[in-house]
Amino acid sequence: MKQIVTGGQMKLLDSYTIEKMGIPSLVLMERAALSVCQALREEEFPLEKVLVLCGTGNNGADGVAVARMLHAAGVSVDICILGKKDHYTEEMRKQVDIAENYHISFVKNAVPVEYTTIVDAVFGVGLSREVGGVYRDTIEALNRSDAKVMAVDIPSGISADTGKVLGCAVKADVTVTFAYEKAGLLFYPGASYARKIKTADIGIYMPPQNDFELSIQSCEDKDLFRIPVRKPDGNKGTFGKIFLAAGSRDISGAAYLSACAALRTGAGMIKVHTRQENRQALTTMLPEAMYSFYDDEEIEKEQILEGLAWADVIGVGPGMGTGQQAEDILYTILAEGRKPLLIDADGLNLLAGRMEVLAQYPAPVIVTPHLGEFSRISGVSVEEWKEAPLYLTKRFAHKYHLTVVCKDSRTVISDGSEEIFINTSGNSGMATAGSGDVLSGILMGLLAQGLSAIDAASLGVYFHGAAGDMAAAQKGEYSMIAGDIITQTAEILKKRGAVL
Ligand SMILES: NC(=O)C1=CN([C@@H]2O[C@H](COP(=O)(O)OP(=O)(O)OC[C@H]3O[C@@H](n4cnc5c(N)ncnc54)[C@H](O)[C@@H]3O)[C@@H](O)[C@H]2O)[C@@H](O)CC1
Ligand SMILES: Nc1ncnc2c1ncn2[C@@H]1O[C@H](COP(=O)(O)OP(=O)(O)O)[C@@H](O)[C@H]1O
Ligand SMILES: [K+]
Repeated sequence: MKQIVTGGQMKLLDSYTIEKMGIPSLVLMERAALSVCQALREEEFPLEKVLVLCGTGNNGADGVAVARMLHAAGVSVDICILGKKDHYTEEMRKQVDIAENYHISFVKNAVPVEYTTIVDAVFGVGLSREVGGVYRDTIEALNRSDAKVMAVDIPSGISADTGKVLGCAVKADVTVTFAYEKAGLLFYPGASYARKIKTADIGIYMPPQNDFELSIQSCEDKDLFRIPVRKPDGNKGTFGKIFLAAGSRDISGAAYLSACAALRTGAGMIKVHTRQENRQALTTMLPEAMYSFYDDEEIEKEQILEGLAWADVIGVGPGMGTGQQAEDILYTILAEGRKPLLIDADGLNLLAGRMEVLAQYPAPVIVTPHLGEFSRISGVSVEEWKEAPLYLTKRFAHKYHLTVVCKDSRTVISDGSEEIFINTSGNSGMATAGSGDVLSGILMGLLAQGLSAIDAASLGVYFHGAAGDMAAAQKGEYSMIAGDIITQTAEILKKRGAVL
């Protein structure tokens, strides 16, 4: 698990390290600049003629220190400072004084096309408003040049909290970020502007007790080893029984993908409750599942109650439609279910405006809305969510006591506690019909094998994206389809099994 921070949190950590731990600011800065110089070499930047573009804050001060180190190593380097001298921070003033002692070249109006490498040290985590004026003109000229661009801490113009472009932003080839990745480097479009991210340890201290409102985490490959170990003497019951209400008249694809993904993730048994018309298609495509069917007349409440009593995990929603029957099934489950419940897709659309009905549910609930569905059930518009994705997801999860998986190119997962997750696996090939159904199946499969709601959700989303990345490597982002993600879950679990 990787710790991620907001811009504000990073500033608090900087101050704590300097003021409470006593490491001088300039020492941190020296390490920051050294790590940038090292990355320039490692990434084989063309250092024939280097421009370091600096702002007046400490990001600019980092830049001046980088220029000094390059100069000392014999590189031809110019420093261009945007902004007024009287806005310099104390560190910036000091760095400029040192650079002047070394007789480094300062230029007033840099012409980006004249350089082979540009180091962007205009704004870091201190960016606080839209970029305009000379800053904007210079950044736009930089983006038009062919120079290779290294961003210091974060590409200037990107919000460290949301990844939004504030007016305009530097398009980097490599970003060296200090201590922890900033949330804005993970969310799009920030992630595209940062391109390759390298995280440098510069000696920042994380106090064991902090009063952050959010502790932001991001799963990594090694977290996949938290998927429960298979018990060698286990039976079908050991690995969990799932009751899934899914599909509607002649719509069986979502039910199939979800049920198949749950079984492929390792669940012991699944029973799908669906419309009579899907009998032939589903029993042919997935004979491994059990089924109960209903027709035009009624939803077969007895069968639902039987399924709920039998199951360890309950799922509702994929491809179910929003008609009266779907509503009756959902409300029967909400009234009678006693086990962890996952609600997806149409199940969520049916809940819009009535979320408070979930308050009485006696076991954990996971909801998996994409942003459109999230907007419908929360009343938060997509634009609003993009302004504060972490805060708004947490607030919603907390309000309704849910584990929320807010699906997007960077899915955010929260159970309302201070720990919140941003997912970084996956690719645009997953924007294909049915990949959300595969996710719901994976999450049910992990719940069935005993993971808590938040572990199943955070790990399952990463697992789903990792399988999607393997599917893209095989079939390409254009051609991969949801079934390919299921195939690759098997490959990942095979590797997990092999390590035991
Ligand atoms: N000692 C420290 O505090 C350390 C700071 N570090 C660096 O310092 C950076 C943070 O430094 P600062 O907090 O000084 O902030 P920045 O250097 O990111 O920028 C803040 C400055 O830019 C101005 N500004 C903000 N938005 C603007 C806009 N749209 N147009 C024009 N001016 C704008 C602010 O008024 C302020 O003067 C980090 O990103 C990192 O690069 C690192 O060297 C590690 C140590
Ligand atoms: N560009 C992307 N990068 C990473 N993951 C993506 C991207 N686009 C979609 N996804 C993932 O694919 C899934 C799509 O789910 P959903 O929108 O419910 O699709 P469907 O309803 O067609 O099954 C989500 O898990 C989402 O996070
Ligand atoms: K920068």
